[in-house]
Amino acid sequence: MKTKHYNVFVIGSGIAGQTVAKACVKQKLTVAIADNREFGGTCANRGCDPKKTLIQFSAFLEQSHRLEKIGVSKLPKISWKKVQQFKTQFVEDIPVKTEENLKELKIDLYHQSPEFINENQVLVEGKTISADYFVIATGNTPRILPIKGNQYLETSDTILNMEKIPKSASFIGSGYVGMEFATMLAILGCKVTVFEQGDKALSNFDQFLVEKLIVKMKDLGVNFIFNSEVSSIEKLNKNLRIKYKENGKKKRHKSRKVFNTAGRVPSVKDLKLDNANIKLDETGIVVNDFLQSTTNKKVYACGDVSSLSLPLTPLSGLQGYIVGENIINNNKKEFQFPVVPSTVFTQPNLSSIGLQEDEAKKRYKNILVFKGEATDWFNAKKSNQNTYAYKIIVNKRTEEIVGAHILSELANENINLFSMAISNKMTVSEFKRLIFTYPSYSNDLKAMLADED
Ligand SMILES: Cc1cc2nc3c(=O)[nH]c(=O)nc-3n(C[C@H](O)[C@H](O)[C@H](O)COP(=O)(O)OP(=O)(O)OC[C@H]3O[C@@H](n4cnc5c(N)ncnc54)[C@H](O)[C@@H]3O)c2cc1C
Ligand SMILES: NC(=O)c1ccc[n+]([C@@H]2O[C@H](COP(=O)([O-])OP(=O)(O)OC[C@H]3O[C@@H](n4cnc5c(N)ncnc54)[C@H](O)[C@@H]3O)[C@@H](O)[C@H]2O)c1
Repeated sequence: MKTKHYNVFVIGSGIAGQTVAKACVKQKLTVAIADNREFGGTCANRGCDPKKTLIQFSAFLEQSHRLEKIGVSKLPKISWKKVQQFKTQFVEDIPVKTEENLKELKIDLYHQSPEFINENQVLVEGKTISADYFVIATGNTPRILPIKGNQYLETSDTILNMEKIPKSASFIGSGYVGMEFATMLAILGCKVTVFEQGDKALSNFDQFLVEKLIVKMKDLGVNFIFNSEVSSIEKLNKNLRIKYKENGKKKRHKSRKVFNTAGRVPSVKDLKLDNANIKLDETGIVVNDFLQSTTNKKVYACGDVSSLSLPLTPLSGLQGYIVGENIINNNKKEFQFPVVPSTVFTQPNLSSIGLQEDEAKKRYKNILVFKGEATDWFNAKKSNQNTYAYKIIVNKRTEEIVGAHILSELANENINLFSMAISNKMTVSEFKRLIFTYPSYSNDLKAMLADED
């Protein structure tokens, strides 16, 4: 059997894996990357980018609906076929361009899942490969729901490539993926039902804002069934039948499609981690602060698959950078969680950064909470928007802003100003001294800090 040696062997070609590989090859190390799907990872091929491309059309339609009442005389029609063609145009180039770029850098590519055969070697494409370091950057994959008929469940991959909008669809799970696509499909005319096992959606987000988002989504036609336990999916003629219990009561529901949006788990199934003594738990590959496996020092893990991850693209990129530095400089950089903003791309957007109110209460002796609705402010009124709210958390003693949560059309952009403010430990008065353009949603951020709740 053929054998080969690399300084660094990376598994996974998403942002985390590519960042490590590029940093190492720049330092003249020999590097290879293996991926068992199209090169380029989740975000670019089947996550953030194609999603945002599609969602801009439902967002435009929702905005047109609002403006219809105040001046738009004819609602635009969305040609879903064309929208898909437009998205495909640039998404389909990603794997080819990624491979070309990596090959130009002299990184060897493998197109299969490697499996560890011992602590120092993997088997891939019939070759035994040894390396000074292995980097696992395989991301997450949808959790398999252990229910009867789970073969009929589809994932976000299908939604992103759907040729037409189904008449009806159900989502199991009301996290990021479920809420974003439920909103998109409802606006595009699909009858949407969301099943959630818990009693709230987006449980990691501020519930004062989530409740307002739910009201808006209900207005857009989304039906929520909380405290529900889906037990089986059956295939009917055109529909799928969902059997579920709601608060213990047996019920049924029919829809054309059922999407599994019940969360994502570390993608490690094919790697045979046990053979290399790599510890895994439900949060991912267990790593120390250098993002190195706690049980096999030749192995690093970064991005969604690492136990220290928060599955978001910017954080995966940062972890890839840190692993690259640690391989090159022999563990000099510890990973510390930065303040990470995130957005749920519903209509409007729900964005969050820093501490939640309950976290801040635990951390500081006294806090100030600036919270309210901004539906009677100019920005909401001019666009006939009935959903606009915020909650900003401040450490009372120092006046520093420590958390910001916004539900607004431009929350995904505005939250980045709070990212700068929190990272730089800005106080309320320092933030309010900044001059922003008028009229703008950014300028509203200062008004949000006017009255304490
Ligand atoms: C629908 C959707 C929308 C999202 N939207 C956003 C968003 O708007 N903003 C945001 O910040 N984040 C978003 N995310 C999350 C974001 O995509 C991830 O956090 C990010 O892609 C993680 O990067 P990564 O490099 O760690 O892993 P990935 O990008 O997942 O890359 C892992 C790579 O490893 C490969 N792989 C897996 N198993 C194996 C194996 N056994 N052998 C070889 N290769 C393997 C995969 O094929 C993949 O190419 C979204 C995710 C989804 C699913
Ligand atoms: N805009 C973004 O930044 C973005 C978008 C998509 C995904 N992501 C990332 O991907 C990760 C995964 O997102 P996700 O939405 O798949 O998962 P999630 O963990 O955010 O949400 C899963 C939801 O499904 C529910 N659930 C689990 N099992 C269930 C069951 N059997 N029946 C009913 N409900 C069930 C959970 O209670 C939870 O509310 C996120 O944590 C996020 O970091 C980010």
